[in-house]
Amino acid sequence: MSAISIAGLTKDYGDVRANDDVTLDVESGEVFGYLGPNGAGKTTTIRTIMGFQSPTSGTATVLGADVDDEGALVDARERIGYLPANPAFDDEATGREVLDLHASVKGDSRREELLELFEVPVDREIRGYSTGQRQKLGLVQAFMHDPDLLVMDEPTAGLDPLVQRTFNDFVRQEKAAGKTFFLSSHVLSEVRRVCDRIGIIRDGRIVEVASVADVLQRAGKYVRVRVAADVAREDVSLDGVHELTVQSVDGGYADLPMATAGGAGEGSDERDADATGTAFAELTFTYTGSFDALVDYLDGFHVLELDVEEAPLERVFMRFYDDETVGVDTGADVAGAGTGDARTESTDRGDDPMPAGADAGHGGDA
Ligand SMILES: Nc1ncnc2c1ncn2[C@@H]1O[C@H](COP(=O)(O)OP(=O)(O)OP(=O)(O)O)[C@@H](O)[C@H]1O
Repeated sequence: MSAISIAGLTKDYGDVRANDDVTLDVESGEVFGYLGPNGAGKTTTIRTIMGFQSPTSGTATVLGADVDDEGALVDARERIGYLPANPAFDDEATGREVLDLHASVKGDSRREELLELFEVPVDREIRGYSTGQRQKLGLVQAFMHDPDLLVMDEPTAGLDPLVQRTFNDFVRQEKAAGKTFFLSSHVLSEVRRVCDRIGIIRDGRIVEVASVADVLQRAGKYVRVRVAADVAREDVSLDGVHELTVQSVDGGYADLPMATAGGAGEGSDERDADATGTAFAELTFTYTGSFDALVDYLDGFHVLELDVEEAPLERVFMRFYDDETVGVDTGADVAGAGTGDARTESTDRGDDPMPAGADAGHGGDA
């Protein structure tokens, strides 16, 4: 059963279309990440499904309640924990007073456990709270009546890394207990740790809904291989290679930054090759093919070094966020890295499985 069901939701603020035909379902028991850049429309969707504003058109139900049916929604809200973006509290109240008020309306069966977990200075006036303390008070308030569904607008904003980890662990624990989450965020690398699926919104429209596992699989691996050969880009023929960058270096291998990383010992082939002026090439690419095929392909080379890593998810994310640039890799992290006559050739082979769009460059963090 869907905990949240949104169909054709459109919301206009005057001339601004903040949500445009948004359709998505959040299944009971899943953690769903709602991602998008600033101004994409995340808060608009969240405020609409919470019943704080009416859609211009379209429908939504939350825990079976139609968001246009105020009576049904009031009952549903008893089972929802809500954290707004930048939670606002009465500055003159203490944290305890805020929680007491919330308890009188919805209950507080988990207050003590949550206060221990998130360490909020509840006896202090909120005007003296730091940003992170306000956020933690908002989290305690959202969870303390033990709701079935959590709707949270950027729950980790303002939290330090330790508290973020506490929050993520808690989300996993609550999911295991059957809770459902709808979390918004800007940062894919953050929500991937806890989410089952993600929906990406841009300019008010949903551009992707996929499982995190699927996105990871489509992201492929980031491969960097150094071989004792002069390789031209057009020589590289292997299915599943994307955003290929080739750097050829005539000799001077021992001076290159990777030379010490791959175990090139004294008197090794590599140093011998260097001494004889043999050319080397460093290839970097995103790889979505099978490892067997990669190993077979590399068997045709004298491989000096090989790194295979998970492709940074932020690269995938940027393709959805930013359609200004086409999928051409600048190779900026490779070009000019070595000494000697370095030449870099870079291209996308055009068979990228991801949507057309930007490639943020290797290892780029959004
Ligand atoms: N009350 C409002 N009146 C007019 N325009 C609004 C209002 N609320 C939001 N907007 C506009 O609607 C669009 C979507 O805003 P929204 O707050 O939903 O985005 P968001 O994805 O939550 O952004 P952020 O990540 O920056 O919080 C933006 O262009 C915003 O300026």
